[in-house]
Amino acid sequence: EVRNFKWEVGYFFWSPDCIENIVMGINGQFPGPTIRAKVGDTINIELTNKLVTEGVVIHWHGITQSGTPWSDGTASITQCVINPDETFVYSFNVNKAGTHFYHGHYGMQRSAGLYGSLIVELEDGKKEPFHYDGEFNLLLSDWWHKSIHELEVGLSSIPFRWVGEPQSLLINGKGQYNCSLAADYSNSSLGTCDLNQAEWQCKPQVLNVIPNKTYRLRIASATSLSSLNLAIGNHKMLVVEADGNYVQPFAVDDMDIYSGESYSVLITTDQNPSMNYWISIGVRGRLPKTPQGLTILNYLPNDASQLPVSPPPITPSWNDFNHSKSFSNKILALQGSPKPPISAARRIFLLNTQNLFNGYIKWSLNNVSLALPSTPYLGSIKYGLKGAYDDKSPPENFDSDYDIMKPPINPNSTQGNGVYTFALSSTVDVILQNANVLSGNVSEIHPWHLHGHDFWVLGYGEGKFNEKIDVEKFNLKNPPLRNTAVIFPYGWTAIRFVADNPGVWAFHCHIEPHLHMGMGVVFAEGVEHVGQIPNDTLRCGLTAKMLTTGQLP
Ligand SMILES: O=C1O[C@H]([C@@H](O)CO)C(O)=C1O
Repeated sequence: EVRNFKWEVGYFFWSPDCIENIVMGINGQFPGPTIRAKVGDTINIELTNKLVTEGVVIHWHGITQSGTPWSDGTASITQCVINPDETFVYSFNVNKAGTHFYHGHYGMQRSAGLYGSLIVELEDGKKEPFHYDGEFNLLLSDWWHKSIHELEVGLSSIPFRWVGEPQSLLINGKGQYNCSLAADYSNSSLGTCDLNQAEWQCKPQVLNVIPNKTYRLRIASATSLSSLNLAIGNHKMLVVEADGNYVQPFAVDDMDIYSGESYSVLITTDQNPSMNYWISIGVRGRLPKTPQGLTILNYLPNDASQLPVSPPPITPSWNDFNHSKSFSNKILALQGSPKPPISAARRIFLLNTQNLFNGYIKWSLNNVSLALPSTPYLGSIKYGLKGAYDDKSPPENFDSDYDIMKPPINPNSTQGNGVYTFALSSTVDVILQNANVLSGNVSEIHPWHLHGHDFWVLGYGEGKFNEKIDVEKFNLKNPPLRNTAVIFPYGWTAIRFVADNPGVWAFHCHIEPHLHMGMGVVFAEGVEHVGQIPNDTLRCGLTAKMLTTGQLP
């Protein structure tokens, strides 16, 4: 089936957390419309940019864009931005079922609210390996009251001004800043939100359920910064899907969700049916200054405005990393899932450090902070345009003496826009190595997201990766397939993927301010096999020149 959409991206007034602000949304909706499709469908989105003074692109997170790498929606990597009043058609196939989302991938436009859900269902007649009676979709995000322009200028200033913690957490675009659903249980001075009030934009979306049924919750995190923990009062969750891949089902009381990840969980409504229950999200991994995001699991026929009789679930302490690791280590592929090749042709190491470049705070990989070029790589590589980017390959390793437990001895880094090029269909390992930040004794969480592929997560470890010992411990039996994997403080994460998707693909920290500060790399494979790139993606930089002179190499 072909599904056609006509979208306009624009700014408009909206109150995501009951405080009026401007949001970036689609067709006047925030979050943007949910796309529901079936495996095998073609999606065409005719996107018109109604932002008066900004370009825009949209990335389809979790979709591999096999055969359509120019539709990946990454500014400077796969396409020129869509200018104000221009229209671009994203056209791609969805070839795998799963819970996905889409979001802006230019500057900090995701933080401005440019995101929505993208759900791919199985083909008609095919069955999931689990049963459920109904489903809900929870798209999680975090929200700042400052404009993205102010946030961005802060990151690019001397002295540096960090974005700080968000004002609110949003569930399906709704949060409450000036009232609390759980006011009765907190010592803040906020009043209780009135769920009986007429339509308001920040009114929590209540989940109406029937007792003694099983529901699938599709959960995805589009947060700009926050790692989240989700829990449902009195209910266990059975995790069955991660990033569009089936996992060995396991039950938990609460789950961590990092930016860029998605999950499906099953819940059974087998609790006291005269009550309603909390659904809560809270901040993990950074000292939280943001109240929990809340909504209600409403057992019908109870009134939706009947609040639970006990306090919301307590989010595990922000720095209880053992709790987070224990959750991550439970995620294993469902039996029968594709297994990784038993060895890799190439293994690259990426040391994640916070550095200085000309006095500006940046994030670097092997001491190189990503500065995107003005000509998108897909066109410049395919057409061999010299001078469009550094054609020297970036470093694949870092100094073996580097002390990851301490601030960098030499904090200065370089900027670059080089590309790691992989032989088509070769197997690649990436070892993401975490380290201490610029000053103080801190190491942060970074969820790394790969475009164009799923990868196997072969393992997580503490301290510095030791090739002799740690490779032996890789899980080659049932590693989960994902498109996003977290690195824990002072630890490493090993991933493996097959570079079988001709194109140019971003691999980056999904924390938006971190990517903006250079925390990403670019992978290319088989670009010579990429089909005819639509001219509309090439109308900037050196490829624009190429189009106007008509000198197609
Ligand atoms: O990139 C970051 O910068 C700040 C801090 O390290 C410097 O102010 C922070 O918490 C980040 O995640």
